Amino acid sequence: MAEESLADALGSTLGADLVSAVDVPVLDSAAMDGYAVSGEGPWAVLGRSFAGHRGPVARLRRGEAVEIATGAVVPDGTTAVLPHERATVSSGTVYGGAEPGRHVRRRGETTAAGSLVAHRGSPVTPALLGLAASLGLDTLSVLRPLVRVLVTGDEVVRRGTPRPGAVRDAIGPVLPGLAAWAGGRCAPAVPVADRGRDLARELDAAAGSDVVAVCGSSSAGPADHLRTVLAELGAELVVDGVSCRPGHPQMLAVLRSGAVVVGLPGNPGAALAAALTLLVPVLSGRAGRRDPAHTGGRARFAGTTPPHASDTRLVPVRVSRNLAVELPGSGPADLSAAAAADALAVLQPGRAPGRVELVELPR
Ligand SMILES: Nc1nc2c(c(=O)[nH]1)N[C@H]1C(S)=C(S)[C@@H](COP(=O)(O)OP(=O)(O)OC[C@H]3O[C@@H](n4cnc5c(N)ncnc54)[C@H](O)[C@@H]3O)O[C@H]1N2
Ligand code: MOO
Repeated sequence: MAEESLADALGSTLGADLVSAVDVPVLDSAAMDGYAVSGEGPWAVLGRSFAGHRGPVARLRRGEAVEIATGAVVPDGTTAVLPHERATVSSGTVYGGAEPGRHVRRRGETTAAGSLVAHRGSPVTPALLGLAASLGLDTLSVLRPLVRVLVTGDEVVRRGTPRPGAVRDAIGPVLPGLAAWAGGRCAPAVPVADRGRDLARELDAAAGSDVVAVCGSSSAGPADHLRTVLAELGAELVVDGVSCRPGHPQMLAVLRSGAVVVGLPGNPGAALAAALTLLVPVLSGRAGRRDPAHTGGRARFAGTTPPHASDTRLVPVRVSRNLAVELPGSGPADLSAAAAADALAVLQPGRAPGRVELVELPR
């Protein structure tokens, strides 16, 4: 848990119940521009009271009034505020009908000191920041798990048009948005060469974070060192492949430090599927909030991709009313469909897809 300024806390998760230490308003105040009055009218107007300034009198007696602005503290003895629209003024006297108690915000009426205003686990939204400020807070105790991103591959470049044989990193740019959506945040991605000892060094350096996302190196090739290195580091392999297309080589392990390593396949479409399957649930769980990808939404599948014989298939779809319409361009290395999709439709193995589960994508 960390203490973050209100300016920084947006998108994090409340790490502790938010309990007001103060009454809001802190004193009885006017809820309308008009006249603070005492008792029955007419009332003699004693002066003006502006929000943030001391008024002309501390106490009103029956038959007295002060002109008052919304938000200004009402003098003791105020029985109502008479709005300008309902008041007539003549020669320093105000006339009108003021219902007792009307348009006065009583001390603590909005929020009483000691009241619970937001639960631990609530997402820190713009409105929650305003609420915290209204209670006089400058910082919040928040959860925001940190993801270190390691991008493996000698062929992977991070800027410009790749030369022949090279490929532009298309996974690193996906992860910060996914992590933020799940209540976490990514440190800037670190490139790692296809050498076991380089990967071991970077994994070790990242072991103090909550989660490490390793992009690529998840498969069985000569340059795929992740499994070997995890074994050398004494990590516990919890998920070693998922029966899912794309994304089957994905994995999840726990380092001795407790950091969770999520192995994302190198093909970007597969990495996205794996990030939704493993990274987002781990992060939202660590942040103490709901998994935004797995909300239980369902729709009727409208597409031509057949189910896989033995694995679950994840197909990018645009969801319209009750229909999940398959989008073109969804190979494991292709993000065109996913870029336009609302969700991935879950096609169960060997079964004609009817109403299917949806794995949501951030929009
Ligand atoms: N013998 C087998 N080979 C492969 C299998 C298998 O089961 N047995 N699975 C295939 C599948 S499916 C995938 S997905 C990939 C996973 O490979 P890795 O995670 O080991 O990743 P790499 O081999 O490094 O790269 C695969 C592919 O993706 C490109 N790549 C890598 N990183 C990035 C990146 N950050 N941005 C864009 N593209 C990236 C890389 O150049 C390769 O083309 O393994 C299959 N092979
Ligand atoms: O993870 Mo691979 O197809 O599953 O690209």
